[in-house]
Amino acid sequence: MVETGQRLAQIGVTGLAVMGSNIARNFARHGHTVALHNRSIAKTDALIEAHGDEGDFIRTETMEEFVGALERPRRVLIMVKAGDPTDAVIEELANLMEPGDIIIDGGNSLYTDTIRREAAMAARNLNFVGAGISGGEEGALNGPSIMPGGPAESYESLGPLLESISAHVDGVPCCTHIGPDGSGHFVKMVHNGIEYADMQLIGEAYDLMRNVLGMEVAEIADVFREWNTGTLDSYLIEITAEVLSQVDAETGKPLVDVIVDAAGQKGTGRWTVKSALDLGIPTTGIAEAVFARALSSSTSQRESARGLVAGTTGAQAPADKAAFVEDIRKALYASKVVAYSQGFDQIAAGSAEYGWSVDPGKLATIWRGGCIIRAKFLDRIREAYAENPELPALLLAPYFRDAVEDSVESWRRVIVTATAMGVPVPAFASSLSYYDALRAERLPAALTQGLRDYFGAHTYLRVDKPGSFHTLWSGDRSEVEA
Ligand SMILES: NC(=O)C1=CN([C@@H]2O[C@H](COP(=O)(O)OP(=O)(O)OC[C@H]3O[C@@H](n4cnc5c(N)ncnc54)[C@H](OP(=O)(O)O)[C@@H]3O)[C@@H](O)[C@H]2O)C=CC1
Ligand SMILES: O=C(CO)[C@H](O)[C@H](O)COP(=O)(O)O
Repeated sequence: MVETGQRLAQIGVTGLAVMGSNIARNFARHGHTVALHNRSIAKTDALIEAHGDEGDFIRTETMEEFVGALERPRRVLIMVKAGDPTDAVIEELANLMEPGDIIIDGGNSLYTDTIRREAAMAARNLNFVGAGISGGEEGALNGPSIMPGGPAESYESLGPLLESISAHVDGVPCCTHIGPDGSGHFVKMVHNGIEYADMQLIGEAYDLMRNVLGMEVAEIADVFREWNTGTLDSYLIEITAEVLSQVDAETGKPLVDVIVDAAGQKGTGRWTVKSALDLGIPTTGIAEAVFARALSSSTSQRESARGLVAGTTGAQAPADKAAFVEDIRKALYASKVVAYSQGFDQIAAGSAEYGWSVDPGKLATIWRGGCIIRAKFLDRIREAYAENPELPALLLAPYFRDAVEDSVESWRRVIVTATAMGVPVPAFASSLSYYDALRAERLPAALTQGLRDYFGAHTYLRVDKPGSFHTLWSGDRSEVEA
C-alpha cells in the first residue's frame, strides 16, 4: 500500500506478461520509478523476485493502489490482451483517474477500437494514447520501436519517457508521434502485415532451396547468414538462419522438420488485409501471406488433397545451383520491395481517409531499429521519402526501381522454375504480377468495363473523349452518352 509522502512512480505498467514485464524492466533500467500491476498477483511477484534489483519498482495489488502510486499527471501503460480485456482495464482505470491523466494502450489493438476509446476518454477529460509497440520480448527489454498516436499534447509529456526506452539508430530514437487517435495502432497493424509478407517470402525462398534445389537445412541456414551481410540485412533474415540452425535435441533432426507446418495468426495481418480492401489498396503481398497461413492451417483439407497429381513430369532442377540461389535472393528482394511499397501505399491511404498526416519518412526512420521488420532496407526507404516526400509509390523511387529492374529476370526464372516443379510461391508470384500490372501499358480492365456495361449498364469511359458511355447491347448496339 502506498501512503502519502511515499515515493511515486513516473509510469505504471499493468499487464505483466511477456511484453509488459520486459517494458517495465526497460523503464526501470532507464532510471524511472515504475509501478507494477497485473490482474493476478503472481506475475507481479515473479517480476519483483527475478528482477526487483534492476531498478525502482513499486509493487501494487489492487487497481486503486496502482493508480495511487503514480505521480500526476498519471501515466499508465496497458499491456494486456487486445479486445475485451483492454476495454475492461481501461474502464477500471478511467474510474480511478483524474482529468489530464494519460492512459496508454501498448497492445496490438485494432485501430478502430482505439478511435472509439480515444473519443470516450476525451469525453471524460482523460488523454488516451494508442501506441503500437514492436520488438517482441527482446525488443521490449532492450529497446522496442514505439508508434504512439493520440493527442499531440500527450506526446509532450509522454514522448521523452517513451523515447528513453526505445531503440536508437544513429542516436535517433525509434519512437515518434504518429498522429491523432488510431494512427499509431494503424501503422503498427500495417507493420505486422509487412512482417507477415516478409516471413512468407522468406518461407518461399527456403522452400525453393529445399524442394527445388534439394539443399540440406544447415546449408540453407548458411545461405541466409550470407544474405544477412548484404542488401537483405534484417532481423528476420538473421533469425531465419538461427531457427534453421537449431537441431531438435530429442530426434537429432533440424527443429524446422519437427515443427507442425501450420502457421498461427492472432489477427493483425487479417486486419491489414480487411482495411486494404476497405481502402481499395492492392496490398497483395500481405494478403497472400495471410492466405498462405490460412491454407497451411487447413490441415484436414490438405490431408485429403495429398494424392492430387503434380503434373511435373520432366521438370528439372536448375543445373547451376549457385546461380539459382542468387536468382532466389533477387526474387526475394524484389518481392520485398513490392510488399513494403504496398504497405506504405496503405498507410498513405489510411492517413488520407482519417486525416492523420502520417509522415512516411518518419515512420521508416523509427522502423530502422527495435521492431520485427527492422532492416538496412528501412534506411533506403527513409532516404527515398527524404528525396521525394511526394513519391507516387516506393517502388518508383530511383534506388528501388533500379534494384527491382536489376532483379526482374531472376524473379521470372524463379517463378517459372517453381511452377514447373510444383513448388508453391504465392507471394513471389503475386508480387511479380503486381509489378507487371503496375507497369503495363494497357490492362484487361477495359474488357471488365465492357462486360459490366453489357450485363448491368454500368457505363464506361473512352480513351479518346470525355464523358460516360453505354452501348445498347440488347438494341442496335449503338453507343449513347450516359
Ligand atoms: N508477444 C509479443 O511479441 C507482442 C505482443 N504485443 C501485444 O502486447 C499485449 C501483451 O502481449 P503479451 O505480453 O504477449 O501478453 P498476452 O497477450 O498473452 O496477455 C496476457 C496479459 O493480459 C492480461 N489479461 C488478460 N485478460 C485480462 C483481463 N480480462 N483483465 C485484465 N488483464 C487481463 C493477463 O493477466 P493475467 O496474468 O492475470 O492472466 C496478462 O498480464 C497484447 O495486446 C499483444 O498483442 C505487441 C507486440 C509484440
Ligand atoms: O506484434 C507482434 C510482432 O510485431 C506479435 O508478435 C504478434 O503476435 C505477431 O502476430 P502473429 O501472432 O499474428 O504472427
